[in-house]
Amino acid sequence: MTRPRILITETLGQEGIDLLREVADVDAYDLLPKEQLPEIIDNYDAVIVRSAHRLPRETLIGHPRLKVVARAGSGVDNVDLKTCTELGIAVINAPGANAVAAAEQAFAHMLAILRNVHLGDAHVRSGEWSRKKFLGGELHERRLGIIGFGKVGREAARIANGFRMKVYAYDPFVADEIFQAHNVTRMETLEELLPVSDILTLHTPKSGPQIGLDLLSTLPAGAIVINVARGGMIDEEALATLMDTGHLLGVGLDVFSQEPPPADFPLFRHPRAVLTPHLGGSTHEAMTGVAVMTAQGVIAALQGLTPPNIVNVPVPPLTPDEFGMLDEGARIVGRIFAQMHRTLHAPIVLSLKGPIPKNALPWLKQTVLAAILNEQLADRVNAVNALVKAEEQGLKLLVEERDANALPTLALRLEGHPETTTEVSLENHVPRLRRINGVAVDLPWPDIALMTVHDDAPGVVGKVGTLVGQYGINIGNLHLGRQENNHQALMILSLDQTVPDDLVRDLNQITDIHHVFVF
Ligand SMILES: NC(=O)c1ccc[n+]([C@@H]2O[C@H](COP(=O)([O-])OP(=O)(O)OC[C@H]3O[C@@H](n4cnc5c(N)ncnc54)[C@H](O)[C@@H]3O)[C@@H](O)[C@H]2O)c1
Ligand SMILES: O=C(O)CC[C@@H](O)C(=O)O
Repeated sequence: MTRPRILITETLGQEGIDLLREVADVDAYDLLPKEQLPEIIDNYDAVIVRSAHRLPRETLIGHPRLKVVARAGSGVDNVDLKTCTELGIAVINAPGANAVAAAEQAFAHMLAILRNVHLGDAHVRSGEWSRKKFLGGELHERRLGIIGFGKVGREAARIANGFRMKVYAYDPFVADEIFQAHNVTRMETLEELLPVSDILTLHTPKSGPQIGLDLLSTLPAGAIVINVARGGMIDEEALATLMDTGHLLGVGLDVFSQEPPPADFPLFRHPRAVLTPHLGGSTHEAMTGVAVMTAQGVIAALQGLTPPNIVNVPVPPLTPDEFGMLDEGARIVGRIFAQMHRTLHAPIVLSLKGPIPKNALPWLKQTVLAAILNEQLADRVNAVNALVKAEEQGLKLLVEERDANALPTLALRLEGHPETTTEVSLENHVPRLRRINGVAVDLPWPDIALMTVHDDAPGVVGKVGTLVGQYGINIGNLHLGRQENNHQALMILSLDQTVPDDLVRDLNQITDIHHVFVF
């Protein structure tokens, strides 16, 4: 197999590059000129960007080789997710890997403003020494208002508690217990939060609230506003206006509606606006964490796996063991079922037994659908685009949950046709085939399997064994089963080597054999 090619468009931590180079040929740029990305993207299996590049639809389409797009960071607002999902391109990010760095950056801005760090520094360098010009304020006892109580927002709360601030937060999508656990007072609306925020700090994705002059005017006089999340969500003109009037003491921005900001950026005129060039994730520690998490996700996605940091598949919060087991079981049951039923004219029923967590269902459904459709379509199908492809095919997958106390089992059948059931159980970390096309079997599922459906007559097993031996292929295990209704039998062989096409052709020439399947 040829090694995949990976393009890195902006500086990535060396630890991540080293991991990628173990499995792929990597072209790494400190900053690829923006106009070059669309020209060269066609040559790569995976592309890793940070914040300087955008990946809109027109850059993503028409590159069959491209399988993975990664954002080395948390926000994926510069990637067209919908297009990636439609094309089966896995989108990877590094959630949380730079959350501490971003939260600390917010506090760097707060302290710089409150203690005049940047102004004092310039003052001393100019040869002056006046202390009364730079009387500051303390974080201690000040009220911090956090918008967006996710990974960065919670880190900010932890730091604020250390400074003994009073912490308030607004995030309608987070449970009460999380606020309580962080010693934070929950606010129900922005209208409630802003008037009690001596310092307001924003930590939502770009899809979060837009905050304009009206709302900002409700901040207490002398307030400070910090944005290290995404540019333009807090109206920059409005911030400058409130600095002009003296309503705000300071503004700290790490992100801008246009990066870099234009020469006439309104806050340039205010010395108490502390502005940094999108440095929130730029610490050695965060760069390493982001690079490693991104590289691991890209490598797994290139191998067709579903890493926990894939953005466009609803990965459930399971342990790696639980996840791996269900993932393997879902792929096996889908693949076998689809091979047995090439035309799927009725809805398919996915029947679940045992302790399979509810929050795993959306992902499980997508993984099973992908395994089925992969056997049928020439296009790339994976858990990313399985729903889109299933809809295109008019394929319906119904889910039924049965005995929760049974062994964990995944089964597929055509609705109304129990004789089509393929079932895989997942006990003891080994997927076992329990039923195939309605016939009870019991074998640990091998990496390579050959199955024949033949007349239930003497001599067939011997003929198959001899032929497989003539091809120099070792049989690890052999399993027989009977289809009582039509006097047919099936035989499944676990093999030590892959099955050549010629062997399949020769097996098909044995008169008693009706079908040969290779898994
Ligand atoms: N400056 C940087 O270099 C830097 C570094 C890291 C993260 N970031 C940015 O910081 C932001 C937060 O990152 P994160 O990792 O904490 O993300 P996250 O997904 O963990 O948390 C975001 C939170 O915002 C909440 N939210 C969404 N819409 C909201 C709304 N309308 N009102 C209130 N809350 C809302 C969500 O419920 C979630 O809890 C993102 O925009 C990310 O891109 C910037
Ligand atoms: O350092 C970067 O690339 C920016 C990171 C940040 O914007 C993120 O979303 O994680």
